[in-house]
Amino acid sequence: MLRTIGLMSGTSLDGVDAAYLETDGETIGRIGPRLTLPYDPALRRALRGLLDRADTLAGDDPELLDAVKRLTDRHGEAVEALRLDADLIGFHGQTILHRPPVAGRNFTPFTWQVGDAVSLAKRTGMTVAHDFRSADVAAGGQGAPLVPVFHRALAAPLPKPLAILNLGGVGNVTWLGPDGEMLAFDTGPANGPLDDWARQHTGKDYDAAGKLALAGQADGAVLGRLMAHRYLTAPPPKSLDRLDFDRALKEAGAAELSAADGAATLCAFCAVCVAAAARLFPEPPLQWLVAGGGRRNPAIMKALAGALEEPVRPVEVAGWDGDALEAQAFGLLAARVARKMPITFPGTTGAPRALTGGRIVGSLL
Ligand SMILES: Nc1ncnc2c1ncn2[C@@H]1O[C@H](COP(=O)(O)OP(=O)(O)OP(=O)(O)O)[C@@H](O)[C@H]1O
Ligand SMILES: CC(=O)N[C@H]1[C@@H]2OC[C@@H](O2)[C@@H](O)[C@@H]1O[C@H](C)C(=O)O
Repeated sequence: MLRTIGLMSGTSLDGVDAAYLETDGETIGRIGPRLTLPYDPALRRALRGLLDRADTLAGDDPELLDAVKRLTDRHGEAVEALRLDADLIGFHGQTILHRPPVAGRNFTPFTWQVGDAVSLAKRTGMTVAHDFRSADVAAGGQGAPLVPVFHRALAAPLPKPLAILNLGGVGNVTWLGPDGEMLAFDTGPANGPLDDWARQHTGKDYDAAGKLALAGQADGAVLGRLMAHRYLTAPPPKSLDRLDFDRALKEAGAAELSAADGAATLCAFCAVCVAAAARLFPEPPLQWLVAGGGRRNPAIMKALAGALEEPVRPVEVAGWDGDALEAQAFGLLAARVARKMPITFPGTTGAPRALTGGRIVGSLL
């Protein structure tokens, strides 16, 4: 078993999650502590600014370099705050742009995670695995989602078929079949547009406990227009950039809704996207286990319960920590990178075959 620390900075831009995990890349040993170090408002704003202009951003842009330094420092602080020795760090970095291949469209796919793996390795004295997505994209895959192989390891003892849903800025689902099959893809927007909406209408970073959404009604007309988006019925593989639905939301007239109705509509749309995802599964799951910050939003959980046929519950019912799964996943993925085991698969990213990926900084194990 390797002693790993996984680090994930998600699309919500709220902070870095760090988690300790012992794993051989295939199975899960001891699960250790986890923590989140939030980003200060200035770093959040800087990262959001980079996301907004990522299409035209140069690699040596001074604001980019400054934000990467601060982001990497915060990751170093997160490792130090765990106060544990590890053999290996899995460092995802921050996605600022994700342009995966789209069927029928001709462009050069690209995915961009920022973070300075060399300085993180120097600071911590540990070996760092990073750049988990680009080899998959170069080979024609989506470069996302990457967590399914971890979900499969974690869910090994549970009855199948099973659906594990992560509701971060973007939603992603892993369907696990009885014989180890994995089908995974991004479902649609989750908390991302809702956070933007809450910030605009309440000045808060998110709609805590779904208070705003629960005070409103989903707007049928706006929801109907959003439901016609072709992403929902497109067959997997598929994945999203954090900002991919912004235009569709504007065109559907979401901006004209009241603060409460807009929030309710965004929660309902998150659930509608998950229900659309379920129609793409080979067979219905026995249950849905929900991870990520969205499971703390009762408006989203209520909308999901209404939209899905099967029981929907937070991953805590399986004894897992729904705030830790992504960081833990990057610990397992780091172990797989170090051991040259595949990290992406035809059923997860649409890779042409099971593919290795990621890069290592520091001494190989
Ligand atoms: N108490 C709460 N009430 C409502 N929403 C919450 C609560 N706690 C967290 N959230 C939502 O969860 C979001 C953070 O979720 P999470 O940390 O899973 O996202 P992420 O890891 O950054 O994103 P991704 O998985 O897309 O990379 C917040 O931005 C907020 O919208
Ligand atoms: C490109 C990118 O960073 N995608 C994230 C994002 O956040 C959720 C969803 O979209 C998922 O596809 C992915 O993260 C997780 C960790 C993954 O790759 O499995």
